[in-house]
Order: sequence, then C-alpha cells, then structure tokens
Amino acid sequence: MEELPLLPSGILMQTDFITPEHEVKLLHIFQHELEWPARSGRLSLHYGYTFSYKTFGIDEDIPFKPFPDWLVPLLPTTEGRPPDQVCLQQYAPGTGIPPHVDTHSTYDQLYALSLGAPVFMQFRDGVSGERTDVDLVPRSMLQMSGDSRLHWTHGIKSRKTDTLPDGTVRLRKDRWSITYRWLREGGECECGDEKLCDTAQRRKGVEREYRWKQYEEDAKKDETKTVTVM
Ligand SMILES: O=C(O)CCC(=O)C(=O)O
Ligand SMILES: [Fe+2]
Repeated sequence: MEELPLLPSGILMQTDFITPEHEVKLLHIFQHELEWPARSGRLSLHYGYTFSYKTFGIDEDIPFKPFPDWLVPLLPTTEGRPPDQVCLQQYAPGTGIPPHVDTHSTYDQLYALSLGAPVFMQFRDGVSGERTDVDLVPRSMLQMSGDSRLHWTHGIKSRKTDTLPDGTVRLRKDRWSITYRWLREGGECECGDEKLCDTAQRRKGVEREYRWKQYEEDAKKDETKTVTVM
C-alpha cells in the first residue's frame, strides 16, 4: 500500500491487488451466480455482520454470515485479523453514493477493492470546501485512514460520464466494489470532529441536554423567587 501524495492525507492504494484473469472470474460470479436485490440504483450484498441502513452501524438482528469461498482471497491481510463487515456493491452507470463518512463509532479501519469499470471518488473537506477526485482503477485496493477516513467525506457522483484531467470524457460502465470494515473497539471515536463524528455529536447532544436541564432548574428557581416576592 502506498499513500497517495495528495490531500486528504491517509489515502493508501495498491494497484493490481488481483490479476485481470482473477477479476474476470469474479465478475462472472457477480453477474451469474449471485442473487441481487431486484431494484434499480446501487445494489448491496453483505457478508460477515450486516450493515444497517437505519443506524449505519451493524444490524444486531442478523447473524454473522460466513465469507463465501470467492471472497476469502480478497480479504486484506494488513489488519492482523479478517474484517467484521464486508459489503459487495454493484454500481450501474449513472449510480453513485452520496458524500458521507463511514460511522466513526462503529467502524475503525476501512478498505475498498474496485472491480469492473473505473470511477472517480470525490473526497471533500467540509471546512475548506476543498475537493479531490481519486480515480478508482479496477483491481485496486484503497485504504482510507487518517484525514481521508475521519475528516473528509467521500462519495461517487451519480452520473453517466467522468471527465479526466486532460478533458477526455469517460463513459461509466458497470462497477463493483467490495468494502471492508473493522469494528471499533469500545464503540467510541475520540477524534472530536463535531461535524462528521457521531461520537462527538452524541457527546455534544448530552451536554446540550444537561445545559437544558440546568436552564429549567434555574427557571424553576426564578419562579420560586417570583412567588416569594409577590
Ligand atoms: O464503492 C466504493 O468504492 C466505496 C463505497 C463506500 O464509500 C461505502 O460503501 O461506504
Ligand atoms: Fe464509505
């Protein structure tokens, strides 16, 4: 894995994580052997613990699903243990994923393998408004760490073409990605980013509730005072 020399910091990439022949076999499995949800847009299949689109954490009601044979050789080995949650997604041309950060409290490390057609992923710093487009080339493994993981959002524009830096217009084609997530020990993130971190936001919420309680108590004292004066 090599860190890309750009902002945000912390984007690591390994091109040719698998061979083109291996990729052909995987795409055949994705297209002919897997059962996908019957709907349009971005499609997802989950392995290990299931991602919850309600809490953006883990769906506690669905038991751990063992990794299928085709997935095992695609698991990153650099975290010392296999991921807890793996998500295979299919993007037809025109589909994307809105800008987001993967939930800080639930997940720690985050990797994504790209297969099929290339696409640009856009990283955005909400503070400065700065944006960076990273070309996710097929067969590359991406790791989002540091700022790219916690303090910049990432997303894929829903559109049918991408324009390359030299002005060439590239047509989108079918793309698949495999996202790997490791659960964060303790379930709390200490980054303190109140814009993007759910732990920081929750703590701020608790504080706000506490301040509100104080305010109500002070208001009661005032009432008492008023009653006394009258
Ligand atoms: O498709 C990808 O490469 C990444 C998708 C993503 O950001 C996510 O599933 O959280
Ligand atoms: Fe993500």
